[in-house]
Amino acid sequence: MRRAAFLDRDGVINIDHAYVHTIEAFEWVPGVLDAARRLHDAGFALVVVTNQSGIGRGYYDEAAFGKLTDWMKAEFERAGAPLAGVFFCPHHPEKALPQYRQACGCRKPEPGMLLTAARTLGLDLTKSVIFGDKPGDCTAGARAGCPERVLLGTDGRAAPEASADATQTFRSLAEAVSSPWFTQFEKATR
Ligand SMILES: O=P(O)(O)OC[C@@H](O)[C@H]1O[C@@H](OP(=O)(O)O)[C@@H](O)[C@@H](O)[C@@H]1O
Ligand SMILES: [Mg+2]
Ligand SMILES: [Zn+2]
Repeated sequence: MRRAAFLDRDGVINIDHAYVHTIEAFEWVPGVLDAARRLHDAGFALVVVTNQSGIGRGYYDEAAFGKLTDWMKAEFERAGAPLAGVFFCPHHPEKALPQYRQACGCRKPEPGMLLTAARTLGLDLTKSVIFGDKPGDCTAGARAGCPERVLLGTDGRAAPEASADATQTFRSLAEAVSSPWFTQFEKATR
């Protein structure tokens, strides 16, 4: 079973301009594609797990999300860092249109997206890591059984304060994968 690097999208891969849903509004966080290639080269399956309550709220639809995702996947591929999967939660417990309004098991901090990814892609969660910019991303990782949950600064800004479920903090994905921590974790989970 492969080990995975779960990547949050908004704030980690692209600047979180709030509910980004077009290619025009999609601005890469500096260094993220090189960092993703490094993870891929080390043998981690790259899996995006993203809360997309903008769909449930009616700001954009699944087709728009799909179009942006296809483009994003092609860019990762072109950078030598193909994504093994992209999982999204369109729900919100209160602020969504009726068909999307539910307390689901997939909206982070719930672990549903990670568990589905593990089942469908054959991932070893006990050797996996999640990189997110909100404490809830780390909680989802903890609930899924990932031993490392890395809290990054939103949009590559200053490293955040540690939070309960975070095991590491860095400013950005680029900084995380260049650190001694990553070298050690990568070796330990081979
Ligand atoms: O960071 P990921 O999981 O990839 O995606 C988060 C986004 O879907 C949006 O999630 C919203 O939170 P609510 O879903 O409204 O609580 C806000 O944080 C927005 O700024 C953000 O763009
Ligand atoms: Mg985020
Ligand atoms: Zn959901």
